Amino acid sequence: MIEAVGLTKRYGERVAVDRLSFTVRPGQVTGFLGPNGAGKSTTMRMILGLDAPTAGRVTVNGRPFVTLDNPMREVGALLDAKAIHGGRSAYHHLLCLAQSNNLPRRRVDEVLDVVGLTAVARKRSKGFSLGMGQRLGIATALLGDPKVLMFDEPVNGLDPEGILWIRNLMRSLAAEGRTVLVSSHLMSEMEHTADHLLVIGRGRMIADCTVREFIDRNSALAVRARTPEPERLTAVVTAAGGKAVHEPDGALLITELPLPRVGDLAFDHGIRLHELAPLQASLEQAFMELTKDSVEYHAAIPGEQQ
Ligand SMILES: Nc1ncnc2c1ncn2[C@@H]1O[C@H](COP(=O)(O)OP(=O)(O)OP(=O)(O)O)[C@@H](O)[C@H]1O
Repeated sequence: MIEAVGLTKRYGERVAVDRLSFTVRPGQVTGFLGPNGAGKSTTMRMILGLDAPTAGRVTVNGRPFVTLDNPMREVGALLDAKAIHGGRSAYHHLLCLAQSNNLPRRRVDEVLDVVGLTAVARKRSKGFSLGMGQRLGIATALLGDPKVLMFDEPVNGLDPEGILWIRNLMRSLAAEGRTVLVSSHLMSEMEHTADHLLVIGRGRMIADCTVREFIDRNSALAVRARTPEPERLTAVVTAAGGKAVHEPDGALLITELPLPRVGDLAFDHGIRLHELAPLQASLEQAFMELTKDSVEYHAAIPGEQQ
């Protein structure tokens, strides 16, 4: 369990993390989401005692990280996968860490197996691909068999197979009852990985809810209808206070009326329907909508007037 209360970090005038209070619970994957510069890495660094909060506090299993007796047995973290001595083999990197942290030697072979690096364990990590480096970083996080795990943007730069592997690993770690906090700015990724979401923008908490609640709250529900009489249905829907837009594939996208009402209107006016379906925005769309005011750098959209 990770608990933050009023957690704040200022760099001079800049407030990187602004009074964040949250609880990351065991047995589920918690997605930590926010646009670039939102304060995710700073928050994770404070959880790990690498940065001191300006105000507020954060605890891991009820204690500040720096007071934990055996940190590697309690918390595993992947912050920067490249922070590994390139001349060393994966095996030696893990062995040194195991020895200096009083962990059993057998854990080295166990974690190499979990991340699928056993075959290349004796090779120098300098020749590792990004995906292999990421796997080694995860093996390091798992070495102490900790109950709390944190991963900062673990899928960055990985191919689809690597992304799927990480997603399954996160889920299985949570299923074992561990606390799993994973940061990302890829909403679409979290949709399939996380149970719970903490969304931040400009250092502030914007949403603390389940993935389902997040989509329900932040995406306007629309109705997709297909009819041989689109003009009549448009007129009827508009008269009832709804809005209908023609989709490129010939369907109508209706907003501001619930689906049963659209069905009843069509029935009352004898308009045949070939399709009537709810349409909900993806997590990506919901996230963009929610954080549009807190994005640090807006890129100009090509072709748009400045
Ligand atoms: N050491 C520092 N000194 C000054 N400002 C900093 C420092 N570290 C972070 N910041 C600022 O704090 C804010 C939050 O940065 P942080 O790296 O935590 O965001 P993030 O959500 O992890 O973003 P990204 O997805 O780009 O990694 C940013 O505006 C950043 O410029």
